[in-house]
Amino acid sequence: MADTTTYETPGEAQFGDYVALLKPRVMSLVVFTAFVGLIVAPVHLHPLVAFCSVLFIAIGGGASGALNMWYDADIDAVMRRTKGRPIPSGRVTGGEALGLGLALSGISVMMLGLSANWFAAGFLAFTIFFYAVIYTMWLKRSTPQNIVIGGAAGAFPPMIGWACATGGISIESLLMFALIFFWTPPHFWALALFMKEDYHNAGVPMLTVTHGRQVTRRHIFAYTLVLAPFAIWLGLTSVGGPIYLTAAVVLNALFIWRGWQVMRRTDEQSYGDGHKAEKSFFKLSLYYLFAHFAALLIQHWVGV
Ligand code: HEM
Ligand SMILES: CC(C)=CCC/C(C)=C/CC/C(C)=C/COP(=O)(O)OP(=O)(O)O
Repeated sequence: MADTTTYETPGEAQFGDYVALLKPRVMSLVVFTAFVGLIVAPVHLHPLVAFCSVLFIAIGGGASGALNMWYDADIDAVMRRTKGRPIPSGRVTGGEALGLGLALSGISVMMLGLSANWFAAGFLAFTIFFYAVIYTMWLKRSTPQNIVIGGAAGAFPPMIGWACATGGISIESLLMFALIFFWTPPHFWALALFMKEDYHNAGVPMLTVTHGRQVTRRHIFAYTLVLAPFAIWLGLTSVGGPIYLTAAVVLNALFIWRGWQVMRRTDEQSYGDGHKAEKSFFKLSLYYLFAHFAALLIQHWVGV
């Protein structure tokens, strides 16, 4: 919650600290999915309009990251993974992050409306609102289903990309949404398996904290099973084809198999080897999503 905690001695803010507020590493994959949604859509945009659209989605995504860091500064100050962030480390004030987040949100939405269309701009505004308010301010601190519902925010970007090109929604864009939506729980809970103490100390009701690791492991595996049909179904629509389908079948078989292995592990095994399988499953989740969207892109460009 913003911002009553005492943080470390303030240091000088550098440009990199303001960039860090935008969560650039996470947002790179978010923006890539938006880019693919825009490119595979059946309407061909002028390259300049396409470039501007992706740029403003990226700025909007970054803005939502800054709002998240503003509100979550108290939690971030407690967790090992996040205590070096610009606000808890005292280099940037909460007010600066809030100001940057609000300013970039306004600019990105307005500019997307002017350069693409107002439907896409409204969608971007809703996504920023969903991540900053629904997920960060409400769900994250109140329910172990926080990331299941909140994951919708991260799943909207390819739909925004598609909307930039077409001005609307389609079965293809809904399936891209479903792919990310059902991918988010295994992606995040794998991380939570080896960060449980952090969330516990910060009082965040992640599934690992409220229901334990074994329940979380079963949930991860269940979601890999739910996810696969949507990934394959996407390949049977107008944006799919043999390249995408081959990639999807291989990636989902691998994801299910590795999810099964994670589920079969005990806490003793996990602590015994430093959460090796859980860490590698988290890494695989990143490749999994990137590879699906890269396959869509290749499918689109090769066109077989
Ligand atoms: C509510 C949904 C999500 C939650 C709770 C979540 C949670 C997390 C967390 C806590 C991390 C570690 C971040 C760090 O230390 O910087 C992470 C890493 C990452 N996430 Fe997610 N994530 C979600 C959705 C997404 C989505 C939708 C994408 C992209 C489409 C994504 C892409 C990434 C990437 C690329 C990383 C690795 C960043 C790095 O290399 O440091 N995440 N995620
Ligand atoms: C275009 C647009 C507005 C995109 C938004 C995309 C979006 C919602 C991405 C979610 C990614 C993310 C880092 C969740 C982290 O959860 P957390 O905030 O609990 O993680 P933390 O503990 O690292 O802060």
